[in-house]
Amino acid sequence: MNDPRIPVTVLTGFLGSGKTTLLQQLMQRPEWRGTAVVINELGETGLDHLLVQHVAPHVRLLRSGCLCCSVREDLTQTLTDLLARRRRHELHFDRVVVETTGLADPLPVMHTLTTHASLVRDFRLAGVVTVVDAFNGSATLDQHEEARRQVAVADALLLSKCDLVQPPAREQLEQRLARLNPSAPQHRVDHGALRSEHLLYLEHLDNPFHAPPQPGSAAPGTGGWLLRASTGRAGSLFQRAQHAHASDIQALCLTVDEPFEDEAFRHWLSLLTALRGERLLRFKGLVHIAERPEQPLVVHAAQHLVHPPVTLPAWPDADRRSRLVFITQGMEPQVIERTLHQFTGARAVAAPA
Ligand SMILES: Nc1nc2c(ncn2[C@@H]2O[C@H](COP(=O)(O)OP(=O)(O)OP(=O)(O)O)[C@@H](O)[C@H]2O)c(=O)[nH]1
Repeated sequence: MNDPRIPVTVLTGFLGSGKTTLLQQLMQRPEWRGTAVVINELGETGLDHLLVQHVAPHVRLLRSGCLCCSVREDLTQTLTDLLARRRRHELHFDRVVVETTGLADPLPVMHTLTTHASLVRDFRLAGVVTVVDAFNGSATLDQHEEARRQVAVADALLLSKCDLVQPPAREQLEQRLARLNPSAPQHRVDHGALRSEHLLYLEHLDNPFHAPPQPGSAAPGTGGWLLRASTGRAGSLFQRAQHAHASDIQALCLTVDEPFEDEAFRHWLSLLTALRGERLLRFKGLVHIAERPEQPLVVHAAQHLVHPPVTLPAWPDADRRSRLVFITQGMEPQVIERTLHQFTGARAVAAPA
């Protein structure tokens, strides 16, 4: 493809599906080194950029809300700033990946990238990659319009957490995804790792000749949405999609000064997810554990699923407080703060979300 503009790939997928895990893997590969990463997180206390910055030096965080609703100007500004720094030779990158929040509708982001006058001169939308979590995917598609839209607009679908489900459940989900988006190729991604031919394909998302053959697929999905965006279909969908989030979805960000006892913290989280998992869409935490003060624990949960916590070798920044982020639906934030205090003794401070 002979387009000198900088390709921008939109990486989307529902809360906790594995987007950041994929980014961390991609950024460690030499071919992806020249990538600037823009991460949009819900809530004031962004954590993903801290976890990605050691592998992606050009990482930017969009804090001010959900990319699809309120921070499109932020995205424009961030890309413009990145470009200015590239022109001054302060940064070197030849590709941008924008990771949306798990609740984002990618269409407004695509719309911004394909229509904003100051962006289209220098950037082009290379494609949309949607990660679907095989464990929670079916229930998530049932319950969340955002998840269905993320699948519907994808140029490629990546199925994560296949290790946590039996093949028949995975196949059922694959068939459902194919019905929602017949033209998008589907690939499995294991803890962020993709087979190398699929990696190559992701690198050239905007070039159909790189699409690996898809048995039974009508056509490579690549570029289709870009084309439709420019002919207006995405535009009209975009009009309908604005502010589509359910109003009872909330982000709660807590910081805790005192270290947690490892067992008490894990016990509290396992009870919270067991009893309130369907309302706890997402939890992520960078946790100061009393037993290992120099090595914070990274903890993820999505609905009822708590992932095995990972101990980091060191703190990613100078802040030693625990930072806990919750995305809930129809759940009183007091339940979280009260039970956290009851089970661990912690006094949490809420940051504005
Ligand atoms: N078992 C298993 N766990 C995975 C896989 N991929 C990701 N995870 C885990 O899923 C959890 C959430 O992953 P993230 O990459 O943070 O998900 P995300 O989509 O960036 O989350 P949000 O930004 O909150 O929407 C982490 O604990 C990952 O280690 C996988 O293929 N298998």
